[in-house]
Amino acid sequence: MDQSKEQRILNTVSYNAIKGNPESVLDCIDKYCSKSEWAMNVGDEKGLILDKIVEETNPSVVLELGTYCGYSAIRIARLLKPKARLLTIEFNPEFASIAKEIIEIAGVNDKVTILEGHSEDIIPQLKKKYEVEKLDFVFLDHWKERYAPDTILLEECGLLRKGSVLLADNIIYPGAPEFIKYIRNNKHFECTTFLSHLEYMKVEDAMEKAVYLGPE
Ligand SMILES: Cn1ncc2cc([C@H](O)c3cccc(CNC(=O)c4cc(-c5ccc(F)cc5)cc(O)c4O)c3)ccc21
Ligand SMILES: [Mg+2]
Repeated sequence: MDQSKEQRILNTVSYNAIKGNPESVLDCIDKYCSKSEWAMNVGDEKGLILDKIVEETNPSVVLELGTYCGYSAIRIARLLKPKARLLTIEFNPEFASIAKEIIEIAGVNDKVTILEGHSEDIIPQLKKKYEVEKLDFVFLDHWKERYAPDTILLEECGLLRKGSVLLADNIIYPGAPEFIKYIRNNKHFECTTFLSHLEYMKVEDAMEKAVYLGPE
């Protein structure tokens, strides 16, 4: 059976990237996906916005929803301080296994744990099973209709604290209208929109940053 696009991305990283060098893995994926096959990585343009917000937040515990090939997990993990860690949830076993290999090639596997399953099943386990107290940073990049329900679930599970930062990809394209409706009129969140473009395309897209203000 012929290979998947994600397998081809792993091949090009394995062949061309410098082992242990996260920047070279990111560049390799961006080159391949802009020249050969488009793929839904956050990409280099929105990636720079992600970098800045991660650096400003300097998080100790990060949750990512939607690992895919591990591009944004590597992007975030490479900026984390020594003891900090990133948990990333992926339900698709092929994506999870490819992401694991790409994350190892990047050399950030000591900071990253891939949790296999659906976000709605794993989020309620984070405190007891994965010893998470509070989340400092959450990157939402999974199914767009799950952004709002999973944000509510994070609150309900007591995983957000005053100042927790949520960053959501694709709020223009493909769009996450229910999430935007929920988060922007919500007095518990302070929102900012970062205009950019869809990865590797001239199409407009944006990311939404939402800072949790606390339960009161
Ligand atoms: C519940 N749960 N828990 C964990 C978990 C993990 C996943 C997977 O990682 C997964 C699989 C398929 C799709 C996504 C969402 N991503 C997108 O749909 C997307 C699309 C485009 C785009 C843009 C233009 C196009 F023409 C086509 C697609 C650009 C983007 O940046 C995207 O993020 C995520 C799914 C549900 C999950
Ligand atoms: Mg995305």
